[in-house]
Amino acid sequence: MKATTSRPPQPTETSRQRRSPTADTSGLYQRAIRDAFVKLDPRIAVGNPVMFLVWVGTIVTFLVTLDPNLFGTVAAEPNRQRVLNGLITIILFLTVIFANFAEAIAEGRGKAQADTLRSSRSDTIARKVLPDGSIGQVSSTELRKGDRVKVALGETIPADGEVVAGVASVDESAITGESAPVLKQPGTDIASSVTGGTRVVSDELTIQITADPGQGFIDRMIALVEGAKRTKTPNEIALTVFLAVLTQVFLIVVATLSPLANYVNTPISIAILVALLVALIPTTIGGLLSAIGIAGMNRVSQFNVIATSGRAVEACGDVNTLILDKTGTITLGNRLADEFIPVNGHSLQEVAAVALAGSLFDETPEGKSIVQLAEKLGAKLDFLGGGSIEQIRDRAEGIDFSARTRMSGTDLPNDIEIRKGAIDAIRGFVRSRGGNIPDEFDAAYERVSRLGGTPLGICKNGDLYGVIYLKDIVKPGLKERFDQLRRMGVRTIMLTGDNRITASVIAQEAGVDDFIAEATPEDKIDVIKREQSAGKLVAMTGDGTNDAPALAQANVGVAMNSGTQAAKEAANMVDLDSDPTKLIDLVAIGKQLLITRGALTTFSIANDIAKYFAIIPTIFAAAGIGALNIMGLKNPQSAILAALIYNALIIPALIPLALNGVKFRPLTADQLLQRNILIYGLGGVIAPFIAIKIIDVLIPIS
Ligand SMILES: Nc1ncnc2c1ncn2[C@@H]1O[C@H](COP(=O)(O)OP(=O)(O)OP(=O)(O)O)[C@@H](O)[C@H]1O
Ligand SMILES: [K+]
Ligand SMILES: [Mg+2]
Repeated sequence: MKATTSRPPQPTETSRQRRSPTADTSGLYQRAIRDAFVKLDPRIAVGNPVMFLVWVGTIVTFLVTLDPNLFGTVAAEPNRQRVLNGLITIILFLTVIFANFAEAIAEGRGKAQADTLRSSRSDTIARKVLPDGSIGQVSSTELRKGDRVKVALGETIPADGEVVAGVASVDESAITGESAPVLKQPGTDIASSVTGGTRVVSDELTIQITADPGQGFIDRMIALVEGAKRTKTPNEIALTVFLAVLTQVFLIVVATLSPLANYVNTPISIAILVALLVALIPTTIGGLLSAIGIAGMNRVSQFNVIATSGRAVEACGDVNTLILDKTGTITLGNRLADEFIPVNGHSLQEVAAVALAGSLFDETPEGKSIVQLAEKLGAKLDFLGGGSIEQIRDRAEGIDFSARTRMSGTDLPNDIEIRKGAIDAIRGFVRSRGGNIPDEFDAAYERVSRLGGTPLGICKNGDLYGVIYLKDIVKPGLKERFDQLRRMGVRTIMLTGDNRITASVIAQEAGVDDFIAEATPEDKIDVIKREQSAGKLVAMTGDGTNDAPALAQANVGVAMNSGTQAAKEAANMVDLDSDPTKLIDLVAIGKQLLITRGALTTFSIANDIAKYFAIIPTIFAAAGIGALNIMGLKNPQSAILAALIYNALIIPALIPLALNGVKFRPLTADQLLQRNILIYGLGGVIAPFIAIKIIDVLIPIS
């Protein structure tokens, strides 16, 4: 995408290089120029009330160019009138074209990216698993939700889905631009979701399709970057209404000017009235408003984030609180069992054996890693009455892990209940079975927690066996990024189902402002609701199925691309890099969008003051109110043309600013507001005085 911007996207000084697929930008300008004319179609033009009025004005001035006396006799020198009206017509027409071009070029950048994406997604032949278990060849467009397909080494995954069998690495560079392959395997959470259009680069996967044709991730991405589904955001609608009202006020002012002028015996020609109207209405922001919004969405995708609505992008600019889950978001999340710590006089072998028995049905990566470690230590299941693992499995029943109970385990004959899970959950279970918690248990889990690991308690009924150490690593570079969020006025809160000590160690290492430990999915929603009822705008970053409700509740929900399909569907943004600090860039983009819109609105309205002083005196100059001509412009005709030329040229001059956004610094909203009122308000008054004076001197009209 970099090639399409005159300067790289720059919301924050430390923002990292994004690697979204590069777009082909050749023909971008030709297409935008063509589209600028297509948008003259009144059915399209009417969508922008301010510019539509300019377009209507252009037609009116064109008519009085053909016949200056069309709306009543004014012309003392018809030919001189004709030339002036003709010049006004040309300038007004260019004003409309410039505004259309601004929108077209913003859309064009998205379209170029969409074309690149589309070329990465071609119809493939899929190997579908048929009801009788055999394999049939079908086109990828025939696949429906619930179908199962097999995808082997070198083949393209035909549609979005969840891995149900097999382990393989997948090259996701088609969507993320990241060339390192990602390991995919079935499981309850991360690493099982795959995206259509990506390629299997080792082994074979069986995939259950989760999206109907045309509804996949890449399809949605294309629709979004193309702007096909772009609807105006509430802020944008409010501003459009405000601008339309302002336009109406000026329309009335200009209309009442005519009888007034007649009264003082200086009739004003219709072309001059139109010119005055166009100069006064907020054409600068009216012409650039939609380009600013589209550019905001584009900027988000340049940061490798897919946003499903412009509203979410804007909301990012107002976020006060960021809630992050720990595992998989702040930490890398591939928690693997590293050590068994026995308590209660049990031997290492005994702990390993009970841990193995308690994980026989656990399909989570954590569970599988416990089985691996136990087998490595040579754990035997003799205490379960003999037989092979298969036979034991047949006699037993798996208790699945849930984020609510924070435990999992195995029930066996003779009322043997093996449980492993979060420390407080296991404590509660042991006590409920009449067991005791020895002090050495606390010492063991605290040691693991201080290392930032996740300790799991393991017990057989009321007998506590020990602690399983699940190792996890904090993603690098988080601290500086969270510092930056703090400077923007965003508070970060980490939420985790883990115990307090682990939570506080990880919270400290990552540099979040606050944390909540031992949280259930319900707690996650409650925390968000509590913040929201205190008037805060909340963003949530998460990856798991258990995060989905919270992602939906938050004002801005950002799902990690490594996360589950459920999380991605509940969120209104997906981060292809699975980077929890990406919100910094999103906040910057959102703020930049709001500031850019505010700055250009301020600038546009401030401009009118200067244009007013340029034009009004000239109109009444003949009536002997020449003292009003404080700008000392040459003559009425030159003054009007200078004001209109400035009014037209300021639109293309501001296109780069509208597309790239005004410079953003991590400051609070109030500081930014003050800064921008000073620059764009004051600058907006001064700039046109100077520019109009220069143009007046340059144009050869006497
Ligand atoms: N397979 C499992 N079997 C038993 N207990 C588990 C298992 N996986 C996790 N746990 C325990 O349940 C707790 C909650 O797990 P969960 O993955 O919901 O939240 P988390 O570890 O806080 O991650 P996150 O921060 O992403 O919410 C974990 O901290 C751990 O103590
Ligand atoms: K204007
Ligand atoms: Mg998680």
